[in-house]
Amino acid sequence: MSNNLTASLTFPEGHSLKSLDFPVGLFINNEYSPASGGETIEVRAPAFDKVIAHVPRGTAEDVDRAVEAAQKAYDTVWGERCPGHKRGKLLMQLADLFEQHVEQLASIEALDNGKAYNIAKAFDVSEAAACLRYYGGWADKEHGKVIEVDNSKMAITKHEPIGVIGQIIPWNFPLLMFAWKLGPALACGNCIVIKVAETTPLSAFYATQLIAKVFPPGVVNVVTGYGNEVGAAISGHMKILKVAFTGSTLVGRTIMQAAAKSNLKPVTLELGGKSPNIIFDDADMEQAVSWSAFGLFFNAGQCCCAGSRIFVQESIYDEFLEKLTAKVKSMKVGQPFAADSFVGPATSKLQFDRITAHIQSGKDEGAKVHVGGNRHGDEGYFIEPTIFTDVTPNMRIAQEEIFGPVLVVQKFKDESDVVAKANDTMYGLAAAIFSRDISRAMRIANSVHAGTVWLNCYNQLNSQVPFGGFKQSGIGRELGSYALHNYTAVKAIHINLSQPNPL
Ligand SMILES: NC(=O)C1=CN([C@@H]2O[C@H](COP(=O)(O)OP(=O)(O)OC[C@H]3O[C@@H](n4cnc5c(N)ncnc54)[C@H](O)[C@@H]3O)[C@@H](O)[C@H]2O)C=CC1
Ligand code: BAL
Repeated sequence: MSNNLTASLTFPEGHSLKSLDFPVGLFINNEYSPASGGETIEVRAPAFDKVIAHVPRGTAEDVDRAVEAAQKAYDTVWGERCPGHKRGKLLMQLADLFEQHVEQLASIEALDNGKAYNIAKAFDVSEAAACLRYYGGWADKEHGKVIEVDNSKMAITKHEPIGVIGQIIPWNFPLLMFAWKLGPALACGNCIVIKVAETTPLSAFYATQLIAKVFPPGVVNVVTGYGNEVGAAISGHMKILKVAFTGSTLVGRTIMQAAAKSNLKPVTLELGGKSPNIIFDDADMEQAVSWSAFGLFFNAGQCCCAGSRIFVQESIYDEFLEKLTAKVKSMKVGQPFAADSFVGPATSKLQFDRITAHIQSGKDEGAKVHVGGNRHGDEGYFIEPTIFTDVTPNMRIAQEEIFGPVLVVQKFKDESDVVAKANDTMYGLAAAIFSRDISRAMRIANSVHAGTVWLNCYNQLNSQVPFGGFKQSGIGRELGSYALHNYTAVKAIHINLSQPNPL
């Protein structure tokens, strides 16, 4: 047990930052405090398997305290009391601060999550800033309509903030998911109680210092802790009026149940996937190979939209597989602070065990390990980039989300064959199609069950473009103007101009 509220990180020799100290207490009312139970959770660096910090193990009581702070801010300084243009300005200030602190934030992300520092800098932090800035732009543009019913009556709609919002995020893109949640909720005038993942809480804690420079106390509150404690307290809270979650389909279901059993709060869920990546025989081969490797091995396969099932048309299967194999073997698996690393470790021991269990199931069920299939090195939670072939659709590796550097490559005959195969999962998050024939690519795009379809590319996520799943991949959309609908309550006001009283 420890009540020390500071993280003191040291970075490997040769890195531009030597060390970093910052607060890690529960962030409530722009102040830091220990958990009410006084307990902490160990945070480990997955590339080195070392304890790097301790953060508070929050409780339901701490969530109550955070909700109270958020409600007070909502009733006094935020919501409709703070005009949209001012909320937008503050979001843009936070975006600027993220950019000014890119080195610190990316270094923390690399140590805490294990992803390559260079990628964290160029992608995670810069996209997080871009997302906050994008929603800063929306803050004074989200408004209702005038509805002219007839000459005697009109109505207006107002898009009001909802109030206190609960948010729960995972560990694969810790800072980026933080920004995806904060941006639209704050732009619309809500106050937030957010739980960051217990395995990767540090970049959000660093960011709280920046939040405290910009936002009034209570507008954003960060409570760390376990899912079945803090997460459950958020999703079942009677005064939290909406909950947004990113994570597993299993937990998404639990959150919906908790919301239904408490105050029927609306729920948005961004869940798992088993996304098909379809390569037709007329595709640009080099491009298809390169995007496909990126589509799965980016972030060590720990992406909800990872292209984990590749379907290759029979006539080009051998050539594609040979080129993909060479590409995958050329990717550097390594420490996050090495300049050329691309594939990092699994983010936790638990995730490492889950991935290796999936690899074992593939072997046991008779699939062929074409590349990899083992642990990489003996320090940290690295796994060799792995390709399975000779896979049948009923195998676990073809159906279940692995969330690691494990790819399944299968053949297909023609359009109808591949559409049936692509849609044969409970998920519907993303899909990609590689073809030079735009008519064919669009036919398939219209037929796959997926919330996002990429044509001749993969893993493109932009703040302006909505993202979310069909089927058991989720409910609602994040990003773009669509995300604003999650965070506003529409009020219709009827105005009588000359309509006579009916009695
Ligand atoms: N859609 C996505 O981006 C993600 C999907 N996943 C999928 O989930 C699998 C399991 O990973 P986990 O970390 O165990 O995911 P998870 O769904 O358990 O964790 C995500 C977040 O939910 C919280 N949580 C856990 N139990 C909860 C509960 N009962 N009530 C409220 N919140 C709760 C966690 O503390 C964390 O903050 C992965 O292998 C992957 O398939 C995981 C992370 C992100
Ligand atoms: N959860 C959104 C981004 C991703 O996991 O790919």
